[in-house]
Amino acid sequence: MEKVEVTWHDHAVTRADREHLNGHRGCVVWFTGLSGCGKSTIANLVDRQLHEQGAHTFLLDGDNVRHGLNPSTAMLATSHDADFATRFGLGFGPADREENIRRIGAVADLFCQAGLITLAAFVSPYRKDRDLVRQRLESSGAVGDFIEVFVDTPLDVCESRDPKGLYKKARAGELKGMTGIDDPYEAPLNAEITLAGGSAAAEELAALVIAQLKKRGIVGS
Ligand SMILES: Nc1ncnc2c1ncn2[C@@H]1O[C@H](COP(=O)(O)OS(=O)(=O)O)[C@@H](OP(=O)(O)O)[C@H]1O
Ligand SMILES: Nc1ncnc2c1ncn2[C@@H]1O[C@H](COP(=O)(O)OP(=O)(O)O)[C@@H](O)[C@H]1O
Repeated sequence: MEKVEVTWHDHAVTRADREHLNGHRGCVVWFTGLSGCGKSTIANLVDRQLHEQGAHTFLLDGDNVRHGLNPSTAMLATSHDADFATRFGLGFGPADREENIRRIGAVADLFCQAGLITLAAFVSPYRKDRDLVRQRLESSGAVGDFIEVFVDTPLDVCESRDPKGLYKKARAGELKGMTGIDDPYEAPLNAEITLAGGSAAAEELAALVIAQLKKRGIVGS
């Protein structure tokens, strides 16, 4: 294995300095759940509401991050050679999902250190990968920096919504490895927040998240 010499440097402006300027703590609010469960809708509502209250936030969202930070091999092949695109492009196999979440976890950690209320909305189906992000956040910061939000919407509800037609394709055998169909979703065992995404309006669920952020002292009441 190639030895790489890298050294950690402390920053002149600390996380505490940035949080003081922002007027609130940084944290990562991590939405997980099946495709179509409502992650993106709820996270956007929370983001908009916090932003309007003057909080410093950013939303990392599944499909969007896969256009930039974590593109597919086919996307990378439009600007890089085939070897490079194959090496760094990500799909939906288990190792690709692991690397997707690992990279996003590292970015979310940086945003948290920048004092931002970082919202992350990813299927993130494997418990081990989410737990690794939690560990990363808790070791670079503190317990409480990672708030896991399980958007617990039954598969049949997600499938009936099917905004992108992915479940239909998966049922027809045209899409392999669809979470909930032929790839597992491992529900959180101890999420800080669980939302009944199939039986309450997105606005109500967003309000529950904001209430928890207030209760945890991340934003003022
Ligand atoms: N096989 C398979 N399984 C699940 N989802 C799939 C798949 N293929 C494509 N998509 C679309 O990609 C979005 C999920 O991307 P993520 O980066 O959140 O996935 S993961 O966390 O790496 O599992 C997901 O977005 P959301 O519907 O917003 O969750 C889907 O639109
Ligand atoms: N609580 C809810 N009740 C009813 N429909 C919802 C709810 N949350 C989201 N939706 C709808 O379900 C679809 C999928 O939501 P989305 O936020 O894109 O899910 P995800 O990001 O988890 O894939 C969208 O059409 C959205 O309007």
